[in-house]
Amino acid sequence: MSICRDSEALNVMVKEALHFTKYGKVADYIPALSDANPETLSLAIYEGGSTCASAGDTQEMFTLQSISKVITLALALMDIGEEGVFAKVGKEPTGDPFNSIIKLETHSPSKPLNPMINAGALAVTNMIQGSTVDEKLGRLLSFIHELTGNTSIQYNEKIAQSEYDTAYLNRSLAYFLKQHDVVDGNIELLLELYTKQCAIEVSCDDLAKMAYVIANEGRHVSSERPIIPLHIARIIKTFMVTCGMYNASGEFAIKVGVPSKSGVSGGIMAAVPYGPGIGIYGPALDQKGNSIAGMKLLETLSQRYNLSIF
Ligand SMILES: NC(=O)CC[C@H](N)C(=O)O
Repeated sequence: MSICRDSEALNVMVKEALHFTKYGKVADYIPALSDANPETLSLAIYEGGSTCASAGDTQEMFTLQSISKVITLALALMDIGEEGVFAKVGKEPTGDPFNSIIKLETHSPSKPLNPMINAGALAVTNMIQGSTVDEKLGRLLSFIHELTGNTSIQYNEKIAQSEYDTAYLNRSLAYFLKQHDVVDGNIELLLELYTKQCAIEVSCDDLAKMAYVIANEGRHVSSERPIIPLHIARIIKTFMVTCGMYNASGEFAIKVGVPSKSGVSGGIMAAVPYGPGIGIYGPALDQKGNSIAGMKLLETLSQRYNLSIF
């Protein structure tokens, strides 16, 4: 049965996964994120045409956080090409937490191992073309508007400011990278852009639509023209598999097997190649910073609909 024609079963799966929220905790190292309700879980699935939504409030807004790293990587690759991007950031998973600094010092040269950890994402954000923070952010937002078809998407000022005011670790990473010529320019402006990028607010519906484009060769169902070139869609899907769930990516590949990216707000964007785009929001996180009920839900979905790519 097509996943979208099975809405009763989807509702049951969401209800069952909801029980797992009690084992997780909302992120609070960004103070404004601690306001989220840990007991929610919502799911949207997009197969082209209209969204087939399941339980939960699929219109509830949350911030992209690390999910934005996938989008900025696509934009940077489109802006400056593979050679330029991978001169400054590697292609290998780390096995360390997303905000770890350790490998920057122990590896030589001091290049972040991949674009999905914070150090790598800061380097990628630094590559977005434009002469001011506003111009760069404007280009990123237009790209997201195109991917989702939703031109009302903006960033949440309160959450951006809250992260900017407390981003001591990300500041350390960025200054370290500047010392080693991985990033250039004004680091405070880079932090401003990065925290605004992470605070871009979407719904599950929007996530499912972005995932659909990534899953389907960079095209919308109706679009002749790719929004993301095919080879770039392939690169970002590969990073989603190898590094998308931080240092839980290996186990997730075994249990779920769908290219996915999570964020500490509790969002997960999952792209089933040549299949549906899936958006999940469940802010209670496990110890590695992934939505605890969201991961459980994806595991059930993958088993029931045979979604694993492996
Ligand atoms: N894992 C995440 O979602 C991290 C994003 C967050 N804005 C940070 O840099 O810490």
